[in-house]
Order: sequence, then C-alpha cells, then structure tokens
Amino acid sequence: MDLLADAAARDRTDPLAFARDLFVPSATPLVAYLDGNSLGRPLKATRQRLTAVVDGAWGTRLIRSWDEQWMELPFALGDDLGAACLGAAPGQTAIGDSTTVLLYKLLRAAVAHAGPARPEIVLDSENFPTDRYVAEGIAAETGAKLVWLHPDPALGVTAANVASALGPRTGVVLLSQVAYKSGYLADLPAITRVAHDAGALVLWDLCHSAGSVPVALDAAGVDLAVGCSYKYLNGGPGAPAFCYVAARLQPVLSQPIQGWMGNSDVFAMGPSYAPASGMRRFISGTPPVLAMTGIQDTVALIDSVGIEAVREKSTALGEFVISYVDSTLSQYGVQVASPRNPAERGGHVTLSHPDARSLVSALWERDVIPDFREPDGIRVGAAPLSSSYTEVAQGLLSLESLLRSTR
Ligand SMILES: Cc1ncc(COP(=O)(O)O)c(C=O)c1O
Ligand SMILES: Nc1c(O)cccc1C(=O)C[C@H](N)C(=O)O
Repeated sequence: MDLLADAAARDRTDPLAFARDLFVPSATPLVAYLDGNSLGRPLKATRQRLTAVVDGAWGTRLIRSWDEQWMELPFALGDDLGAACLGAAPGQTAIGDSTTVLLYKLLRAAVAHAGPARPEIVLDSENFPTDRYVAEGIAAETGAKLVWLHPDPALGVTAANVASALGPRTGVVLLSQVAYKSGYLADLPAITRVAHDAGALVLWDLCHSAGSVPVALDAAGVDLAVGCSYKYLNGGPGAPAFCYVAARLQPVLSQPIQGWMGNSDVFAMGPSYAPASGMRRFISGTPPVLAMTGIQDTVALIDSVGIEAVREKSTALGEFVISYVDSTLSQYGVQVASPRNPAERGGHVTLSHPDARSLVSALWERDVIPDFREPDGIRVGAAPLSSSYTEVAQGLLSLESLLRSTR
C-alpha cells in the first residue's frame, strides 16, 4: 500500500478523527502542520469562548467578575487540568506565569526547603535551556551546587543515571519528562522513587507531556511539576503555564515572588506578606485571565476522549513516521534520532539529517511545518487531536521529494 492510501485507511478508523474538525482551519491552506509540540492549533470553541469573555465576564460584568469567577480561575482550571491530564487530585495545580517563572519559583522554594545540608541540584545537560539557565541563576543566588548529568542526546535521563548522581547532599532533582530534542520519555515514577530514596525532592518539567502523555503525579508521589499550555493544550501563544505542588509540601514551601495575590487575605492589603494556604501561595500577581481562556477547551476535550486515547494515537503517529523513515527516507541519509521503543518516546519524533536546517526552511516554503533543532534535528510534532495521518503522510512525501531533488 502506498503511504497516502495507508494514511487514508488509518484516518477512516481513527476514533479521534472527529476532533480535527473542531480546530480552526488555517486561512491559507497548509499541507502539513507538524509543530504541535511548539504551538498547538486553536480550537473553534476557543474563538467563541474568547468572544464570550470579552462580551460577558469582561464587557458586562466588569470588575465584579473577579469575585464572581476570576479569583478562583487559576485553581479551578488547574484542578480540571490536573484531573484530565496530570493524575493530580484537586487543590494541587494552579495556572499562571510562564514556565520559566514557575520553574524559578518552585526550584527556589525547593532549594530553600532542602536547606544548607543538601545544597545540590541534579540536572541534565540535554534539558531545555530555560531549565538550565534558571538553575544556574538560582545556584549563583543561593550558593546551591549544580550536579550535571550528560545523557545520550538521542535518549535522555534514566533512573540509573540519576541514582549515580544522588547523595546525602542532594536537595532537588530537576528533569523534563519528555526531552524537547529527542522526545525521550523518562521513567517518571522510577526516577521519582530513586530521588526520594536519597532524600531529595523532584521537580518535573512537563512542557512536552501535558496533553500528550498520561502523567500520574499523585500516584508517583511527585513533589513538584511545571509545564506549559501552548503546546498540546492549545492555549495559544504565551498562554500561561501550570504548576503542581503536592498537598503535603504546600504548607512548608515558600516561593520567592511574594505578591498580593498569593497573600492569605488578598484584599486586606496589610503591612506585610503572609502566604495563603493551599495553591494560592504559589501565585504572585493578577492572573492572566484572557490568556487562560484557550486552555479550557482542550482540557475539556481531553477529559471527554481520555488522555489514554490521545496517547494511543500519538504513539501510532510516531510509529507511522518511523516506519516511513526506515522504508524510504533512510536511503537519503535521514535517521531516527528519537527512541524507537514507543514506551520510551513522547509525542514527537526527531529525525536527523546533515542538511536539516535547509531542509526545514525549504519545507516551510512548501507549507510543511516541522521545526529545526540544533544541530541536525527535524522535529515532527504531530498533535493527535488536530493532525490526521494523511497530513503527516503529505509532510513526509514533501520531505522525500525535497531529498530526491537535492540528491
Ligand atoms: C521543556 C521546556 N521547558 C520550558 C519551555 C518554555 O518555557 P517558557 O514558556 O517560559 O518560554 C519549553 C518550550 O518553550 C520547553 O520545551
Ligand atoms: N515557546 C516558544 C516560543 O515562545 C517561540 C518559539 C518556540 C517555542 C517553543 O515552545 C519551543 C519548544 N519549547 C521546544 O521544545 O523547542
């Protein structure tokens, strides 16, 4: 069967195929959008929801909406996200700030909690730049010591790697569950366990997991997590991030950006800060209400179809890409730079090719949109709710035709 016929057959039996029509089509036709792991597409419902907020809660109820709904929105939406995607019971997830800022707040709080007897932060050189830079800044600020892991770039950090870096001075382990380059899916429960056995806290970056890979934060006993909402959660460019703080840690952690919205009585406006109980103490300033609006529809959609179904299609899309690389694209020098075992791979597949940069530019000119990551990666990030197999096949065929023409 040729690739397009195979894709069409898969689309016909795909239980999530209906979801594609729920998304806003691009105004100029796109051949293949393969960057859902950087910026997800908007749902049509989000357009309506944004209009409704402008006309209703903002335009009509005006300042009264803070009392009526907005003060609690970061936590209500956090709870919905926690239930649909993160395996988090209510009261442990909040929306607000960017991932970078939340990483700073939680890592700083964790370092302070670990105390001077445990000054080491274990992290890996393959993590996303912002995670590494925030940790560097906190080390400079507090005297914490960074203990670097250097995993295989085509894979990521294993429990054994982490165990080798742990010791009585480890305070915090900072890792991404899905590696942004290779797509490697770390064993979150096992790594959390080894860190806990050594007496350390774990902070997980879930940017590439949320809405793509089922996460079981409570079941794994995770301490802290952050993640962004503009990828598989389709919250829109710059949509706020989320943070998770296990209920047991909330009373004993102090985050460093003490703002009035995290105060125990927000409108008391007293002389000094007294942190609120629960997740409120982890927010700082006024919640970004409009920017939170987009997240709600995808969370509701994932809740209705189930994150397991999303993961199943995501895995199948990955297998579809890898099988075409093996059967056809490999002869042009394309290699799979992500784990081949689907149980060790998140939502995207990274291909490598020496001309990756120019290939990605040429693909963008042909309205095929993957992304390029240094040094030679073509990331194919099909989003299971908005991508069809046919779209992915068209993207792969465009890549093949480019490779053939430049050989
Ligand atoms: C693993 C990871 N962490 C953090 C971020 C981004 O953080 P921010 O939204 O603060 O730019 C990204 C993507 O941009 C990411 O992939
Ligand atoms: N957050 C992004 C942005 O503001 C501009 C362009 C891309 C991004 C991304 O999300 C990059 C992405 N986190 C990555 O994994 O490379």
